[in-house]
Amino acid sequence: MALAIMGSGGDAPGMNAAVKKFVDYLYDRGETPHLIYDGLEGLIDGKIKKAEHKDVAGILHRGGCVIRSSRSKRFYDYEYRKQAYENLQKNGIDGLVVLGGDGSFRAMDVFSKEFPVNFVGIPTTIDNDIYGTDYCLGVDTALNTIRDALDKIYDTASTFNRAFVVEVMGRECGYLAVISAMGSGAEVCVIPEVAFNRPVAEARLKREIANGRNYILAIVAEGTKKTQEIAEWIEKDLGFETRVTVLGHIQRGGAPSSYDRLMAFEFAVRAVDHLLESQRSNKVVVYQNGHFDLLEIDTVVSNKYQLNPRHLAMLNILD
Ligand SMILES: Nc1ncnc2c1ncn2[C@@H]1O[C@H](COP(=O)(O)OP(=O)(O)O)[C@@H](O)[C@H]1O
Ligand SMILES: O=P(O)(O)OC[C@H]1O[C@](O)(COP(=O)(O)O)[C@@H](O)[C@@H]1O
Repeated sequence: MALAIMGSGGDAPGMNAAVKKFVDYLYDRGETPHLIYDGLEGLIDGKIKKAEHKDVAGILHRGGCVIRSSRSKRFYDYEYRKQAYENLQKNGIDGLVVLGGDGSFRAMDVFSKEFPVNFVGIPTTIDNDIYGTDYCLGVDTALNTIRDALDKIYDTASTFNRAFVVEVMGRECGYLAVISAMGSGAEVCVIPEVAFNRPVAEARLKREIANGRNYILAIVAEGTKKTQEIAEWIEKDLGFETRVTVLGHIQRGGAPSSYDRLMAFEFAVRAVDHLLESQRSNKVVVYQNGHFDLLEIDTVVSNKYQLNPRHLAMLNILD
């Protein structure tokens, strides 16, 4: 069979490891891997080629995605989706693996309802916000990048009697913020899912300041758009000289962690195994409670990812 792989939407560390395993594993199984370059844009433009070993040599440890990715305005238009399907047909592609986030899976849901595409998704986003999976490819590396930055910020904050407000990524989801706040001992964490209880946080911090606290670390998820507001509050009402750091796209890059590489392999092998057995799959490989599974894409896109209540409860006992 001829299977193809592509990246779509926000890139995440571990994509290259997944692409490499996809190619190597298919050759081991005597099948033919193809690469689609430039994500959905490339699919529309027919940028599809048979993979050779040299295309994936030396990429495993690299961040980003050598076959690149894109966000595509054209894919919202039926005519371009039709063109994309015709390109798959022209190249004799029997199955498609998409490394993508929730947006890409919505795209694949629409696409696979319109055209008979044999498709498997691998959840790939540092936001870790895809329904049905506890883990998305890339989030472990992003958390390590944030941890490293916060450890460094802590050093300077505690030396200078200052407060730092650090904005982490997460368009609609506070996963990166919550896990990073717990791991760095932050005093404040503001996420899109929960209204920030400022009076309670203020009373607690004032008690701690009276008791000798000489720095504050606040983590704010970008999706809240409250970074400046929190900084002004700390400066004016809590009396700390305050600096803001927006970590931005450094969270998306870097060599994938060992865990992300391992999971890239696990996801890729399962995606290939499933496609080789299917005529018309439209599923996503997920990792739930320590087990891999395949979920219908319909289920994945029609439900919203919820943060683990255990992690949310931790927000009430930050100190
Ligand atoms: N409802 C939809 N119909 C068609 N294409 C869509 C739809 N939703 C998303 N897409 C496509 O998927 C791409 C990736 O989605 P996006 O949300 O940007 O990234 P991610 O997959 O990382 O969440 C979009 O740029 C668009 O081309
Ligand atoms: O790089 P862009 O296009 O500005 O996108 C930024 C967004 O992409 C992300 O890094 C990852 O989100 P997705 O993987 O869902 O695309 C978000 O955290 C962030 O809001």
